[in-house]
Amino acid sequence: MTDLSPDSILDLWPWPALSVDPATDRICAANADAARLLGPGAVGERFLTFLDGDAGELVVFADAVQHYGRYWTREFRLRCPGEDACPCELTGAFVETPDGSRLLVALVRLDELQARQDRTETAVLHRSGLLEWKRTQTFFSELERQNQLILDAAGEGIYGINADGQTTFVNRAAQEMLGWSAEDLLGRDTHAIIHHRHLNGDPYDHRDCPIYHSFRNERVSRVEDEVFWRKDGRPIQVEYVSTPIYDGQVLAGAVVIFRDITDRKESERRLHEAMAEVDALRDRLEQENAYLQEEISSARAHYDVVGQAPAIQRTLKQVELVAPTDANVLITGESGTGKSLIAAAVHKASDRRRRSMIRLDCAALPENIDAELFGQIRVNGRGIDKAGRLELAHGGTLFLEEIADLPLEFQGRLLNALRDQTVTRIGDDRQRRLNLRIIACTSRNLSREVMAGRFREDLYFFLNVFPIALTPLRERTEDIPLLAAHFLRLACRRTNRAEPRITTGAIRQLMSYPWPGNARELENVIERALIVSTGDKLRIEGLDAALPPARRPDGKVLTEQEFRAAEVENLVACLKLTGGRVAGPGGAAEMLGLRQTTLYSRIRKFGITPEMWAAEGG
Ligand SMILES: Nc1ncnc2c1ncn2[C@@H]1O[C@H](COP(=O)(O)OP(=O)(O)OP(=O)(O)O)[C@@H](O)[C@H]1O
Repeated sequence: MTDLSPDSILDLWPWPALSVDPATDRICAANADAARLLGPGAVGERFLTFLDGDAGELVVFADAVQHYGRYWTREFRLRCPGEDACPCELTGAFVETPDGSRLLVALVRLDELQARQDRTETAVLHRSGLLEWKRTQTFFSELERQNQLILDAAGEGIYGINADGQTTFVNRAAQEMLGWSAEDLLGRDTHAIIHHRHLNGDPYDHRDCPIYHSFRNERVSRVEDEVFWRKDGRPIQVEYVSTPIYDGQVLAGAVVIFRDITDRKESERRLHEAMAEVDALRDRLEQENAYLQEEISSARAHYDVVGQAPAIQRTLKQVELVAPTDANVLITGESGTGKSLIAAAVHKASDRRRRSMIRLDCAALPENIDAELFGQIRVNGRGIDKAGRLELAHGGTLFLEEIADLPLEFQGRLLNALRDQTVTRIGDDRQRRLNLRIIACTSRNLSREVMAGRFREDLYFFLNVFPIALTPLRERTEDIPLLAAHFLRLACRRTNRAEPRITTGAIRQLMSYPWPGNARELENVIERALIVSTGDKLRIEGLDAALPPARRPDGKVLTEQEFRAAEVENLVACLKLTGGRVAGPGGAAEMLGLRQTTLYSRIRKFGITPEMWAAEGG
């Protein structure tokens, strides 16, 4: 059983408490807390000595306790030994004991109460703060998780950098494209890891970097053709947008969104190359086509070489021998002896036959010889891109007709291009590779042209690797009947006419004529005869009248100067006869057995003007 005397109750009381004899105001007992508060010698002392108040107030308090059974007051301050008086709350109750009535007083220091109150409030605040913080944390981590999910789902590489250029986040696509993991990059200088060099190996100063500018100078940068360096050392071509990001008003860094465009760039490059190639091919094909059309319509192109004369047979053997090699061929022979025909035969029998034989008539060059030979490119929006004859002949054969007529100033340049097998179009700085086989021909004595200083010796040697000299028709008269029949057949086929007979008389007539114009002249004579022949026999007319006097073989040897003068005289005489008409049947070209272009070029070269033949005529 617990002893429930007032003194023992005091001991159980969890606050400092006393029992006071109200009659004497003496402290009868004090529990341990009260003894600690008031000092060990408090029992027996007057209660008032520990209170900062007068006896009257204490009597009022005791009366109130008496009256209400229990009462409390905060009117007193407690005087504890060694301390300043402190505010306190006294709660009193009366009890009757065998020793008389006692006033039980519980003492509570208000500062202690306040401290408890504060602690309680702090605890409450702390508890609610913790909860709030937890809620916020959950919210943010959920937000972050969602953001991360979104970032990771993005196909573009995304990374963030702070204002010091250090990586703050990096999404999965970025890690996959770069080969660098988040651990490799987070908190480190991104520029130094992935953006430190240009593609050509030059260092990339971070101050020049558009990403750096976006978080230093608050600038959105869009870049299309830079590289990021992968962990394995390989560059990837990227396009990126770098945008400054703000924390409130403060620039906090930048976010970079990038895409790997290596494949795209590679496809673009290939496409570009393919387009350029297609352009070049189309260009070449168009020009080749135009050229061939021209050839077909202008030339009476048939490549069958007719003739049984030993000279022709020897020529055919030479053709057979040289065709499969890539050796340059120089064909010489009088006008109309079949130089073009033999050149075509060499090309046709060569491995280059699948490609064209491109002709350049040096006796009839246009004004812009350079562009014609080497091609040109569009400069400052003027002119057109055009391949020259050399380029057109790439992979095939270049046939240089009447090479002796090529002006001296072009001979060196042509030789260089042919020897180096490269060509640079006028206005261009790109060298284009060539693969050409050269066949040249001339009706002049080229070594004599070299001696006279009109033709470069080095070009002569370059061209004259394999010479083929054609024999004039007058020295192989046995071929005249064959050729006449051949030309007649062609002309009839062309004009869709029945083939008239060639009488022996006509053959005799043809064989006794000296043929200064050679096979071409024979061809023209046959064509004219076909026009004038109405019956089934071919009528050959006016052979002698068409014979130019200066070419008649009279055994006299002419000097070069005399020969030129005679040539001019002959041309003028011929023009006089035709009334200045060069082309067409009965024109000067036909009469002389020359191609029209050759004749026009000679008229120009010798400076023959209409006044000359008109004056001679008048
Ligand atoms: N042996 C031949 N067989 C068949 N046709 C020939 C023969 N020789 C020449 N011809 C024909 O004669 C014409 C003139 O020949 P080609 O144009 O080849 O002579 P060329 O020597 O090149 O003349 P030019 O020096 O005036 O350019 C052509 O129509 C050609 O086909």
